[in-house]
This record gives sequence, C-alpha cells and structure tokens, in this order.
Amino acid sequence: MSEPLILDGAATAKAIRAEVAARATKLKEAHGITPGLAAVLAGDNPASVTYVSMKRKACAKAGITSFEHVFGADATQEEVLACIHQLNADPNVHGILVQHPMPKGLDEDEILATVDPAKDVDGIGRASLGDLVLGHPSFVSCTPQGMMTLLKRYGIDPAGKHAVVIGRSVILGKPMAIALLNANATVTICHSKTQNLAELTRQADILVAAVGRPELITGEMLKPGAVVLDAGYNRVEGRGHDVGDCHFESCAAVASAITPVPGGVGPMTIATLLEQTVAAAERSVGK
Ligand SMILES: Nc1nc2c(c(=O)[nH]1)N[C@@H](CN(C=O)c1ccc(C(=O)N[C@@H](CCC(=O)O)C(=O)O)cc1)CN2
Repeated sequence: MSEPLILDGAATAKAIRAEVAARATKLKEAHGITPGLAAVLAGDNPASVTYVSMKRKACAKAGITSFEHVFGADATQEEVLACIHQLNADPNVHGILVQHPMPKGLDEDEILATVDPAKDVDGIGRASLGDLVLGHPSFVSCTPQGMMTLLKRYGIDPAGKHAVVIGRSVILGKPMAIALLNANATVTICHSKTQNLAELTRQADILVAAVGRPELITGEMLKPGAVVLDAGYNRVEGRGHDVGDCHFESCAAVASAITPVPGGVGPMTIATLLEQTVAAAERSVGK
C-alpha cells in the first residue's frame, strides 16, 4: 500500500479559523456586534480545564468574546441551571458550551436541555440532536461536524460507502452515525457489547473510532484502502501527547487516508465551535 493521505485537521482548522475571523470582523463592521461564546465548566477535571482554556485562546484569535462560568465540583444543579438561564437571556452571548463531562452530582442532560437551542453551538442539547435526526438544519456536535467538514474539504463523499462508527456516546458516536447517514452512507454502530468487532471494522470503507480506548484499532482490523477518522483523545501516562483510538503506524500502513492524533480531529472540534458561534451571531441579526 502506498503512503496514505494525511487528513490534516490542524491545517484545515487554521483555514476555518481565518474564515471565522473574517466573518466576525464583517459582523462588527456591518452590525456593531461581536460574537460571544460562554463556557460553563464545573469541577476540576484537568482535561476539561485545558480544553476550556484552548477554546478561550481560539476565541481571542478569531475576534470572539469569551465568557467563563466556573463552578466547583460541589456545585448544585440549581446554581448551574440559574447560570444557563442568565446566559440564555444575555444578548452579548450568542453561543453557550457546557464542558463535558460534568461532575457526577449534576444532571448534565437537564443542563444541556436548558440551553436555548439558538445558542446551542456545541450541538448536544435535545433539540439540536432531534433536528439532526430529523435532517433539519441544526448545530451539530462539534467533533462529528468537524469530521464531516474534514471529509468534505478532502473531497471524500460518504454516499454509498459503508461507514463503521465505533462508540455510541451522545457527543461523538451517535451524532457521527446520524451525520454519515444524512450524507447517504450505510452505517454500522459498534459498542462495548459488539461481538466480533474486527469482522465489522474490516467491512468499513470509512472507519470512525470514537470509543476512548487508546490504540484499540490496529491495521489488521482494517479493510485495505479504508478512510480512518480517529476521534480518540486519550491521556496516557508516559506519552507526551494525547493518544488516539487507532494505532497510527499500523493503520496508516493499510488506510488510504487517516487523521493523526494530535493534529487531526481535535483541532477541527474547536474550529467547528467557533464556526457555529459566528453562525449563531449572524442569525441573531437575521443573516
Ligand atoms: N462540551 C463539549 N465537551 C467536550 C467536547 C466537545 O466538543 N464539547 N469534546 C471533547 C474534548 N474537546 C473539547 O471539548 C477537545 C478535545 C481535543 C482537542 C484537541 O484539539 N486536541 C489536540 C491535542 C491537544 C493536546 O494534546 O494538548 C489534537 O488532537 O491535536 C480539542 C477539544 C470532550 N468534551
């Protein structure tokens, strides 16, 4: 097999962030508004703290104002819901993101369902997920939408292909499977109770790994020429960077195209969040 095409999420995200910045400037000039994104973080999960900080920095570079609401791990449901209601009513906030996962004592589903769907730029509230299933225009969960954008920008059309999605989380696996279905792929979803995983992954023209298990997928589990999208972001002790769900070297030896970790799907997540925030701000002025 020849060298695979590297689906360069870092470079693609950079281009998207420049487009977002231009749209933010235009909004400011034409309507006097600056897009605003509010992040709600509860608890002290170090990865979540890092991701919120990455989002803050990306907003600053794109001309988006960021607001942060940080709660301790002992925050009550009522406190967080009151914050969401306040953000829903704030005209300077066009997008709200609730950093996942919330601490155990909080009902994340209810918190997400309280976000105004017009501001659900993270795309994981009930209304947004419902719209995705119904095929209505909606904000889509940022990682799946980022992967769909990556496929599009590299000219890879899922129509008629067999896509196998490993993982069924609300944030990744389920919305990715629906997005691929909406793009006319034939979709199989695998999860922890799936029997004979490798038998199914070997049938995939497009394989999406979104399971949170470092290097679970190896080259021998792939069909030669498969397109591999690795949405894993596992922290593994002794490795200086996040580790994907796919074993990169063995998968790259078989795949026709593959996302690296880091530098693949991760940067597309944040670029999509910015893109959906600026879109929410544009909609607020009727654009
Ligand atoms: N409310 C949300 N919570 C979570 C989401 C989400 O989209 N919305 N996704 C993940 C984590 N995440 C953003 O929150 C995220 C993960 C990874 C990256 C990223 O760019 N990773 C880099 C590597 C970074 C590093 O090693 O320092 C990469 O892959 O190149 C961005 C965002 C869970 N929670």
